[in-house]
Amino acid sequence: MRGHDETRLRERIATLGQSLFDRGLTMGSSGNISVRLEDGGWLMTPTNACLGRLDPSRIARLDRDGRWQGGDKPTKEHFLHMAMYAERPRSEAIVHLHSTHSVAVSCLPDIDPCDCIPPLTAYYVMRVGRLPLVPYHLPGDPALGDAVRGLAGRHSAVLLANHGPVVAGKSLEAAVYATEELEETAKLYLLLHGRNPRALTPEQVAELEARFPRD
Ligand SMILES: O=C(O)[C@@H](O)C(=O)COP(=O)(O)O
Ligand SMILES: [Zn+2]
Repeated sequence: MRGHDETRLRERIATLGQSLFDRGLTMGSSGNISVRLEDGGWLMTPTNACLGRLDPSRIARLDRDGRWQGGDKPTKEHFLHMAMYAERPRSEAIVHLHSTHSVAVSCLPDIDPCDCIPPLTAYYVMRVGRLPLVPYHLPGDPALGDAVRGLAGRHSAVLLANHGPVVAGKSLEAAVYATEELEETAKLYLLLHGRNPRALTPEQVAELEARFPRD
């Protein structure tokens, strides 16, 4: 990617990170964001950085083999992002947050691990689709990469048990919007608990997936 495009992407990561943080979608220094570069490398948010206060020039740059090239030390989940990109060649960006309602769902004992949230709305199906649960691992555990690798080819979003969502998109904006939609649908799901909500039918879901492919 040409220099000015990379500069612009760094600024977009910082702007969207601040927007997510300011709206309470992730707290403290939780969460991380990455973007694929045209030369095969990646930009990734630094480890222990607050997404609300990112300095664009200090965002980490990794080469196509995942080696840290510059900026601050990348997120400890860099291998998790790399595993997801490896399975999703059309994905250009990945967002991981500790968004409260999504994390709450990830802690429930009785969710379907193949599909954690029912298809309550059309927009959820269009932006997120089926959401599998990844068994609990220590944050930064390289085994998380292997666990995600097995699912990411078929799913643009996964939910890490007792941790939070990881969402890929065909652009940085698409990944952010999908993460926001997941969080709102997790909130709806919890609001509707015990009320036997009517989800979309398999036919309605299939029609949406055919008309609105994600990436
Ligand atoms: O939960 C964790 O520790 C990480 O997944 C996370 O959200 C923040 O880690 P860094 O990106 O290394 O700061
Ligand atoms: Zn995390």
